[in-house]
Amino acid sequence: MSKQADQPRAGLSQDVLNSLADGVFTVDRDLRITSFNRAAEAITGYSRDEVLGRPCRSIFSSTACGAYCPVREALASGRPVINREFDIRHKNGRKIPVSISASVLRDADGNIVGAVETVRDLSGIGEMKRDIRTRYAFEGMLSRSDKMRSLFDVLPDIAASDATVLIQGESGTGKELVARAIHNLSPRRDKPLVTVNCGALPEQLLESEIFGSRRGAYTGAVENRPGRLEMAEGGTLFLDEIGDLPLPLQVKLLRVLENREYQPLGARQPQKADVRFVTATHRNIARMVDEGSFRRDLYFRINVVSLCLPPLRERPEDIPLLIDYFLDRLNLQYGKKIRGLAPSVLQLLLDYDYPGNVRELLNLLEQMVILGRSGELGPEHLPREFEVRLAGRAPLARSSRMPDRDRLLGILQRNHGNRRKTADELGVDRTTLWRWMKRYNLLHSC
Ligand SMILES: Nc1ncnc2c1ncn2[C@@H]1O[C@H](COP(=O)(O)OP(=O)(O)OP(=O)(O)O)[C@@H](O)[C@H]1O
Repeated sequence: MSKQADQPRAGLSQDVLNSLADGVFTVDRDLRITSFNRAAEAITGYSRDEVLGRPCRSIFSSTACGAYCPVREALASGRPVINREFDIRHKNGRKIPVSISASVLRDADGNIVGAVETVRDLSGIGEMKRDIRTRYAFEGMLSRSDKMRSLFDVLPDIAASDATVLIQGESGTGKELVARAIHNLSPRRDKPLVTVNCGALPEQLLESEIFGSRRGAYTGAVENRPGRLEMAEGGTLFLDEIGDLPLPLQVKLLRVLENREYQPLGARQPQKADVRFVTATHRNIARMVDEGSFRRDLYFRINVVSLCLPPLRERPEDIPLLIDYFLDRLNLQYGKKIRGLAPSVLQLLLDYDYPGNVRELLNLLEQMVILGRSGELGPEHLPREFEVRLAGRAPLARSSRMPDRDRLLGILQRNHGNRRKTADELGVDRTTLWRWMKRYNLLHSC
């Protein structure tokens, strides 16, 4: 290879190139390699002498070669191509995941004379990620927060006991995942885990859904229908949104918890129930007891073991961990190669207060991944509603705690629906108040 080909152009000295941790090489307009730094030698297994003057395609045999070649794209458009993820082949045949960026090189007169490509080896990052994941993962949940980690620590013992559990926490904090973990860690793991959402059905339907019905129990009941309790026999019944259970059904459930037997609708004989109960609610159930909308005796029965999941805004250390985990999952799901978030977007997501908790973070990332292709997700990938939510974000929005629905409604009513006065009284800006009202479906009632 001629000495000339080894001269990096446009002021790139070989010493500077060799000092870089990323692989860097340059090509001329025919895509023949004109310089190759040490990191590129380490990543590809080829020495500089072996590659100089050869078409880069013959060295990299990458998934990027061909229509998606970043160098070709940069040469054609004159614009840089940033962080595209591909696999290249090491000289020994091993596949290596890399992130590639490319931009054109110009001579002193501004003419394009070739391109420079940087190659970052991602295989180490994969291992690091795996280590972090394993360290902070528990039964499909990820967390590095002390509160959550202490909860993970006690879950196996709680699961081993047959005690009834009440899981409390705002919507989207992972209550269902915890219920699942309790079942999976319990001696009942080979029997079914059956879920009932107590807020999803009107009272009568809910009653037959949980307790089942016998033929002739009501008009149209032409056959015996097993209830969820029966389906969960030997296993676990997860009563989600237990705070929404109507009072008459609370009495019925109390009897099951006390006597381990129940009566399906229209049945003459009680039926035995060998079921473990796990319950969850996002409501302040102790207050409901004080207000008389939830039976105190049932509360004591379900509250044998009580777990409380902190909202995401109280464990910001989980946000980057979850982002990373969800991005990998979403990349697989949508066949994308998103590497991460631009620092400005990450900062926004770290500062946000997540009224919808982990579910909201997941939904947000899903919308962004759908809009993106590869490389980093930037502000342009943020969905419009999120920008609207951020628009009025005052510094206090993060620290202010959302009141429960009844308290918010009470303050609004006292202020005759005046949002400015209500926001002032709560110490938040009007956008935060609007968001809370929207969440509680109060926008049209006040
Ligand atoms: N610690 C976590 N690690 C990974 N994923 C999580 C974690 N917490 C929650 N998620 C995910 O967030 C979403 C919401 O979780 P989940 O349904 O368990 O919340 P929830 O508290 O039961 O919500 P709701 O009260 O609205 O029913 C799910 O997709 C769940 O997989």
